[in-house]
Amino acid sequence: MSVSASENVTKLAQMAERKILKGLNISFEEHARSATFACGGSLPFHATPGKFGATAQECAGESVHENVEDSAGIKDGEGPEESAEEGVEEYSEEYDERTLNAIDDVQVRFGISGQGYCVNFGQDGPSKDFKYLLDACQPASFGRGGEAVLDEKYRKAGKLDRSEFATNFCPYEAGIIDVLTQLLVPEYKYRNLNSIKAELYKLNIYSAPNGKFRPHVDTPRNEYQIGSLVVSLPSKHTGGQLTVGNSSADSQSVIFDWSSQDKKQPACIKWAAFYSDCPHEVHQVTAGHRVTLTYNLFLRRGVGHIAESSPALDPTQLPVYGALRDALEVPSFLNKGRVLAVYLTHRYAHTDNQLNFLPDSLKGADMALWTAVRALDLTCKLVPIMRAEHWSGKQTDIFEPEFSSLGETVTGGYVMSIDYQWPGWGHKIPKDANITWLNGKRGDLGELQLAYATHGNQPEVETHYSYAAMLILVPPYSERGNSDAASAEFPADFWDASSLDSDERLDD
Ligand SMILES: O=C(O)CCC(=O)C(=O)O
Ligand SMILES: [Fe+2]
Repeated sequence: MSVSASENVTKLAQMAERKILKGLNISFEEHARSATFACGGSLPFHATPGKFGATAQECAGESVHENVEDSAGIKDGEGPEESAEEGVEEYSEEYDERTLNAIDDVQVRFGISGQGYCVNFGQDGPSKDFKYLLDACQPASFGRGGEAVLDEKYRKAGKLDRSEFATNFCPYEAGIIDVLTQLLVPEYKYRNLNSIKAELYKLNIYSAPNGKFRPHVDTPRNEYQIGSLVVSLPSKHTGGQLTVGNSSADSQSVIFDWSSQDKKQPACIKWAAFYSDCPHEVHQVTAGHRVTLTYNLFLRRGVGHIAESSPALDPTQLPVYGALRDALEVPSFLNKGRVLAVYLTHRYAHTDNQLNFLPDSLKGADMALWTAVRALDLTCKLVPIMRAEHWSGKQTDIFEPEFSSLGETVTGGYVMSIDYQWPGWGHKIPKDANITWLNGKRGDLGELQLAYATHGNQPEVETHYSYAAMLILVPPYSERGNSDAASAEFPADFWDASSLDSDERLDD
């Protein structure tokens, strides 16, 4: 090949490579949010089936508790929570992370009271009572034009509604919901809904020769539903692949093939999850039975966003609730009414109002206090407090009535370069505000609130840190407990009239 011909080949190869990279970049950038439209995985069973859970025999009512030692030296019936030394929990070395992540055989219980069955799904597939589960299933319908339709050409499957069976399989315990929360929760759909609730929906069996569900999109139950989770229980079958397409990129799809192809691998639980708007299809099952549990996935508040809003928490059971309620009943406690101020004890990004999810994101003692205060119907507010230092050395605490972003002021514009001039941030805490501080601030919890250039004899950068605090309006003793006290507001001049006036600015 001549030099120029080989140069041409190199150039062509480079061009082709650039084109591929460009395509990849477009698909990454353009679809960064929608690229992960589906995900899935496998969950192994415990190496010794039934070691930590019930076995097929137990499930069928046969006792297997013979008090024999297994290979790890653990006697059957003795869990890691039982220990020779009272009050001390001992864990077998075998109880490592892999063991923690492995799951028990899955049991499905169904049937009428007193005559029910329990099918065990383990490494060897379903136990012998599986035929009763097949019998118990009803034909599965699907939604068409707002109606539930039975049409075997479109969907051929059996189903049990969630009211007709019970299972010990728990997607939270299995770690699936943690994965989905990190992978599928859309960042900005709702500000505070950062977690996933998986609601068991159906058990389905797609059986050969015609089991299938032709392409469709699931109908969300409400605006909080973001997707579906399908969990495949071990049961030999061929075909039945689940294809999930990306609603925002026609060409993209993912195939989840749970058919029993790899005979050398022990059977395990397989799962897939995808957004509600993804078109998907269950291909024809050509042999065996494909057994699934389906879950509807809803957004809800999760860790970091649940202060005062979790229905699972009873605020009156918090120790601080009782302490505060008892204090309020004492006539001499802040008798004339005061503002009780508490510096928060955890770090928050309180000077960034994009990241600042306060009060939802309060933690620990701060969350407990806020929740208790609100349950006691007291008016309270979170504010940033900053120590302002006069150039003469005089110090005063100032605050803003709302959280703002670093460098941005609520009362003015952006802080510009100044020369020994007060930058316009904050209100002086009024002397007559009757503030009682409950605690002192923790120096390490300050967040950079202001940074600005000063140019006196030599240019410098001044920095000021603020500390988040909770201000609680405690009504006078005579007004406590009546309904008006619950709606009491901070006096208007608490936030306004206390602004630093010009003769208090640092350049006076
Ligand atoms: O079984 C599956 O993989 C998906 C089932 C499905 O699409 C549905 O139940 O809506
Ligand atoms: Fe579906």
